[in-house]
Amino acid sequence: MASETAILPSESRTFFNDSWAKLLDVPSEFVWPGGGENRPNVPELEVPHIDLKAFLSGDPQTIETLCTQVNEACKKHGFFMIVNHGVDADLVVQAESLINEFFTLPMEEKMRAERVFPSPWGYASSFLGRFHSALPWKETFTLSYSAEPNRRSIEEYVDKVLGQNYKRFGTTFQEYSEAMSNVCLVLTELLGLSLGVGRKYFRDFYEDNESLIRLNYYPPCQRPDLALGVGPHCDPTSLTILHQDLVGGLQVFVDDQWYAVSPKQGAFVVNIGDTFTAITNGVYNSCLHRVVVNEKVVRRTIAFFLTPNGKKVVVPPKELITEENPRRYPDFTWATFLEFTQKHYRSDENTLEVFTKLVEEEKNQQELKENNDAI
Ligand SMILES: C=C1C[C@]23C[C@H]1CC[C@H]2[C@]1(C)CCC[C@@](C)(C(=O)O)[C@H]1[C@@H]3C(=O)O
Ligand SMILES: O=C(O)CCC(=O)C(=O)O
Ligand SMILES: [Fe+2]
Repeated sequence: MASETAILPSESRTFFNDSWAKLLDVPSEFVWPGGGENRPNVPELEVPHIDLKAFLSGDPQTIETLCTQVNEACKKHGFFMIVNHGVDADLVVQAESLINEFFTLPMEEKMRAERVFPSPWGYASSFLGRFHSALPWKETFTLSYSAEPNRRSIEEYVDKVLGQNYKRFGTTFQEYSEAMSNVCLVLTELLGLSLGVGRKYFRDFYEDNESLIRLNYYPPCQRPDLALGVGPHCDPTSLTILHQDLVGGLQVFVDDQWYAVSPKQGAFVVNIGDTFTAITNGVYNSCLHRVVVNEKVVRRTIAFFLTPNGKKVVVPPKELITEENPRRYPDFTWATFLEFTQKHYRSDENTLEVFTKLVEEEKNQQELKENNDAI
């Protein structure tokens, strides 16, 4: 589905200023293809629960077992859960309650942090002004995290756009993101070992990550068979660590069927993104997933998207480029891939393939030009 950038019809803007709950039906902009199916009742996806404390214990047998579990999951669907991750439970409770505090503010207050397209940061309500059909039934607030020492980019941004009254908001999501970045770096070591490339390759690549954190707010919807919180997509990013409240709604498409990944108190969901597919030369796969909504309650989630420093070139370790599995994706930077998803293409299940073709075409054009210039 190519992105459409037409500005919403003026009446749609009025719609967004209404409270979602008053809507007794779903405006056509929010109806997704394939609507009407019985979305919520799908089977549970069996995913391994990876104990990070056990991984950090260093016991070789434990590590080998965890690597086998991760390898199997990431080759099949790219989803697993992590438990005993060490993230302070109070910080998670605080972060989740702040989602409610922010998204229940009056629209004019939220619009003070409006996401100005094509920047990915800020508050957005169904991508006002970005797409005009198959709109997601959600509001989001996306923030940029930098692992650069002594940078407190989230606090700085929140202070700049929302001011001193939001200090707790800025500090909480700064600390939450730091905790997520640290968990991601542990995961990069586990993923490296599970692929037989050692702890360092991926860890070094993501050490100075510049990641995204996104607060998702999914209001109740009177027609959960027609609308979707997020449409079917693969995350273009590297790794996603998802905190979800206890409502449920995340679904993953495996073996031609939708499966639920239900919330588990104290656990985070982890999934592989397109950029990690590329850096593993397609050995691990990002997986199609979506979010279904419900008629009764708000659902709130926090997605931390690990993404590398935008200037670094995504190249798989040499061990993963073999005769049986030659290089599958071109060199690219995350900055280029992010721009592609923000300006040219609405992320779906084909984002990486379409982006790869574009990069290769541009490379061929460049080579042709250089050859002509050389004549
Ligand atoms: C780099 C990103 C683009 C999106 C936010 C992050 C990672 C996930 C992407 C997204 C959620 C995938 C589904 C479509 C999308 C447009 C959305 O529904 O929000 C995507 C995000 C985006 O482009 O803003
Ligand atoms: O909120 C969720 O459950 C998942 C959201 C998601 O997939 C995304 O934002 O990429
Ligand atoms: Fe996603």
